[in-house]
Amino acid sequence: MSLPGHPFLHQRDDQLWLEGHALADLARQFGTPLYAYSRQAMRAAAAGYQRALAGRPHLVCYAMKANSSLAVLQTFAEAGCGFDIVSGGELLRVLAAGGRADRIVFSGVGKTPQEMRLALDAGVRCFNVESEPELQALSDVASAMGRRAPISLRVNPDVDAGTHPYISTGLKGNKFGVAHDRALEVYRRAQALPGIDVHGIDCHIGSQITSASPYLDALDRLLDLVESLAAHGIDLRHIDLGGGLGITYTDEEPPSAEELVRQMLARIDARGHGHREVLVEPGRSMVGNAGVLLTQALYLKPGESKNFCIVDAAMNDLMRPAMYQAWMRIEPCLRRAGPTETWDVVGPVCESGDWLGRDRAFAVQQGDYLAVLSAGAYGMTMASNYNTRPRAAEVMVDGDTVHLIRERETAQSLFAGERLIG
Ligand SMILES: Cc1ncc(COP(=O)(O)O)c(C=O)c1O
Ligand SMILES: N[C@@H](CCCC[NH3+])C(=O)O
Repeated sequence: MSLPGHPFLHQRDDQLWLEGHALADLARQFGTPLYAYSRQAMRAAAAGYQRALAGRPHLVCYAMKANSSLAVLQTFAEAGCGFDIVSGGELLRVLAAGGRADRIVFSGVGKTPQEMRLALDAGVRCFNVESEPELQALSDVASAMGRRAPISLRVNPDVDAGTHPYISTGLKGNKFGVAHDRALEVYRRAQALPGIDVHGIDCHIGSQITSASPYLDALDRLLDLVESLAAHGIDLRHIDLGGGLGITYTDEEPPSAEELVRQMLARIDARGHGHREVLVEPGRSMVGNAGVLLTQALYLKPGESKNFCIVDAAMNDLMRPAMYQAWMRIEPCLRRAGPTETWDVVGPVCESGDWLGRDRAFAVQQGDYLAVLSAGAYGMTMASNYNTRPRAAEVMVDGDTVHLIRERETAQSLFAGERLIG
């Protein structure tokens, strides 16, 4: 039986299985902490977006900040996806994974001139420009190279996506995008700049959004602008709807990608914009529930007010609980019979904020393996080396095969670039 919201994760014979692989076996074979991903889950996620957009010009630009491991990027490149990037480093990763530059959109509020040159040289599809000074800087860089940079303006629609304040991005008080009220003027300025070619418009209102309504509100505001721009002779080729669709961590029931995109396309068509190319930038919904973080219970420490299950994964491996108080489901890889107790699942890092889950009920013994679910997005990409902890290894299962896609770091490699003085 698959777990709700996790079509590629099954509970069978008291064990958890990813595609056909027992998670406990993966943990034993490759060691812990270990990220394990399902390639079929990623392919299915890409196919969902592509099906919804089929029959019209479109591009699914996977927001690689969610998970930028080369084999993950390779999987999406092979599925025909483009990429949403936010740094020169991400650009180099896409190219190393075999992704096409002409399918890349470059977002982010602080692109440096060096990153702009790199992206222009590579031939990215579009720069999603987030401010007026950035527009000027991009025009200057492109002109100096004898080029024109293709751009879209990221418009801040001032819509509340109803998500965690740290991951809301489409409100006036957020640092992202050009204010809706200024957009028309900024587009007119962009038209006049020598190094700029106006291509489209984009918006991205936040992350882990679980209903369609904020998307439709933002889309309406975007289409109002597209229409005013057309009235001023600026005819945009594409509309980029951003990303942000949520996944099931606990009991959320977000619309499927297909359902969400269909609703948005219906609005686009109804307002007479069906001829324009549609781009989307999903991250979490492409990879979140394709991955788990496997960890081993090192020590059990029952206490007066709390029981601690100390595991070998920590906040440096998975930041989301410590950073956003995010609730992530934790399950034993092999379910034990017997009484359950309530545990705080904590890591070895020297911070009280170093926990993966609080007040979780299960039966566990020292040495058991646990799986933190929904860890495919914003897990490995946000991992750090705090406490000089090497980052975890990663495996990708694909049918019968298990690929080791990233080796565990060694502690020595972490300080290899440092120098003693004198
Ligand atoms: C510009 C942009 N596009 C796409 C995404 C992907 O968001 P999500 O992972 O929530 O789909 C983000 C991150 O929130 C973003 O900042
Ligand atoms: N890192 C966040 C999402 C950030 C989205 C990036 N714009 C999370 O784990 O939920």
